[in-house]
Amino acid sequence: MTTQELVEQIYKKESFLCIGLDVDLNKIPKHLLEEEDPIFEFNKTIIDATHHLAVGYKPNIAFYEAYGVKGWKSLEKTIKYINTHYPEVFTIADAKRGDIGNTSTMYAKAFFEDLAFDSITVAPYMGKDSVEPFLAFENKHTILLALTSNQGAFDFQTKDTEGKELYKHVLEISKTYKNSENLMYVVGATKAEYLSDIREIIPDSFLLVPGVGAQGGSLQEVCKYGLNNQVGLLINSSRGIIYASDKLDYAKAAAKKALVLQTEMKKILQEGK
Ligand SMILES: O=c1ccn([C@@H]2O[C@H](COP(=O)(O)O)[C@@H](O)[C@H]2O)c(=O)[nH]1
Repeated sequence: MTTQELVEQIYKKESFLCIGLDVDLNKIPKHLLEEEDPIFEFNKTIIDATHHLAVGYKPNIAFYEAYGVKGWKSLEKTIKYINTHYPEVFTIADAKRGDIGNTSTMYAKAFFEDLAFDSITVAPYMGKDSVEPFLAFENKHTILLALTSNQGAFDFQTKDTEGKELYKHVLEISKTYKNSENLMYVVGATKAEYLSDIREIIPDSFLLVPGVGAQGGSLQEVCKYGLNNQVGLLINSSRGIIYASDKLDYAKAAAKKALVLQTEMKKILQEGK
């Protein structure tokens, strides 16, 4: 999917919501455990109930790898289901990969070609030759971890390094990479106060913003400093939406939570016009 197509979807749905599909078998409704593939059944029902309110879905790959081959099959079925039934939706493999060049190429093939995701999250720590193999794929997006939502972000990312915080080096240096137009960045909603500095360095890039909901980040704060003239934000909520209920009504409850965020987003978009 091109960035332009993503922007069109945002205005069409009046939403920049991304729903995280972080499926934990201990948290989904018990009756689903009798199904042959509980993870896929759960995802399918959530997607069917929320696709009109969200522009993206983000399965976190750890939640599938944790269940071995079965989990990987559920992931494969989920991405195929989205791509077949809702091809307008932007898909993110939250895999946080990145390695020496030939290995990164294999990661990129796995997620962009075999699974056909639109994007993947990548750790910047190994530098240019670990990131550029992902950027080589046309109309695919590499979402670089810039300033993450967790407390540990302060261990390295905000440390002063040659006169500026390390995450600023990540933003500035990655802009010089080949095919850098395919870059997006992860910035945690819990780090909203950094967004005006971030926007000075990367005014036009899309940001994937996790941390609204269960981690306590504020949509309003993120939008105040993070919006750009193409919206430029994908706000992710996982647990806050998909685990709204553990009863039979779970999909309806998830849609209700998604609607609350989408309604706020719609208002923000209308105010920005
Ligand atoms: O900085 C980061 C990067 C990734 N994540 C991931 O996003 C979701 C957030 O889930 P919630 O349940 O909405 O808290 C999850 O998959 C994380 O691994 C992040 O939180 N922060």
